[in-house]
Amino acid sequence: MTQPQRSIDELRAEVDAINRDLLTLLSRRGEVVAQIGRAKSLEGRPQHYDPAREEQQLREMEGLNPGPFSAGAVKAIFKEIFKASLDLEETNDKKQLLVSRKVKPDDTTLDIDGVRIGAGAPPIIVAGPCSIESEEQMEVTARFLASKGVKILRGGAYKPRTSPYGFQGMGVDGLIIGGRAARENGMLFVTEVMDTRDVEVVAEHADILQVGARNMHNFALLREVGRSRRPVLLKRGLSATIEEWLYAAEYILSEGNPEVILCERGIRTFEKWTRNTLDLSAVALAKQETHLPVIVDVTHAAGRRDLLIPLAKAALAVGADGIHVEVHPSPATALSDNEQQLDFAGYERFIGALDSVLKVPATV
Ligand SMILES: O=C(O)C(=O)C[C@]1(C(=O)O)C=C[C@@H](O)C=C1
Repeated sequence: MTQPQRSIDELRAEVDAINRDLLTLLSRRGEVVAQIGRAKSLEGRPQHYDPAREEQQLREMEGLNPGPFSAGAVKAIFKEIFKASLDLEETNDKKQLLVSRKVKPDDTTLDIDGVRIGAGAPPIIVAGPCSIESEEQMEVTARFLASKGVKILRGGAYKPRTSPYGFQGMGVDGLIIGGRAARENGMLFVTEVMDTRDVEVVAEHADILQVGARNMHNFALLREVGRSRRPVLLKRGLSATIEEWLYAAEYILSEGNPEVILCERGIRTFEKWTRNTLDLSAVALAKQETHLPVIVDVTHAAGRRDLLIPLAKAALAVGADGIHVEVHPSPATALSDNEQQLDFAGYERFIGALDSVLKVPATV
């Protein structure tokens, strides 16, 4: 018996009705998947993607497939559903990130003892030597930089060196020297902390704690600085994605410390003519996605002095809230990074070239 031929309009009406049923089922599936996503986040699972679970569902659907769609077509349809479901889980997760503008639409502008960092404030300069080497070195540098209007003095007391035989920093003595040099010149002092056991002593001497690129994935350290009362300058890891960098900041905020400054410092690429590759899109994206101040370390991004001015200009043009640059009284005899630090005359040229752009508060 042949079925009476139905008109295209009739058939389309039936397809429309099926579409509505499919959509209802898909939405229900989405609701359930969102709950799975929330449960995974609560359990602290590192990722939502679960290939084994997807595979198991695909196998079941293949076995149950009554046709007329081929096994390949059914598989492709379900893979799309898994992809959309995964997106849903991950977007829901991101929505709740404390660093996100979705949670806090307004910019965070820090006020550290009257020094403002972030949107609405003129770009900040963080400058000083790579390593703290002596009292005299820090005093001379602080005096010079303060005379040029620099408000934040940097200097490393604990150095993350590639070789264990390289100069490892002066430790607590360095902290005392750096803190004193900054205070006596009316500046703030920022220095790196590498070990959870040192957070307390570094916080005693420094106004801002730096978590360096090599420690961006040190979650215990992130949590510890998150529990401290000091603002944190968080450098992006050498090979960290923007997402990993923002999650690192989230660790700090989630421990109750809202005062985080993000610092892009260049990432590792195949390029050999620069030490790292400055990722300007990361600066623009971090400004867009988060409410936190973002600064750029041009010294490590370039690894060479001749690029500092154009890179700093570019960073400010994409909306950076400040520039981090290494300055040493005598770079040639510095105990670390002597290829890339500026001497005082070099700093004067650097800051002179940025003069006009530095006066304008970031608006991007
Ligand atoms: O079951 C899960 O773990 C889910 O997250 C749900 C789901 C799915 O849509 O079925 C989504 C993404 C995962 O890769 C695996 C499965």
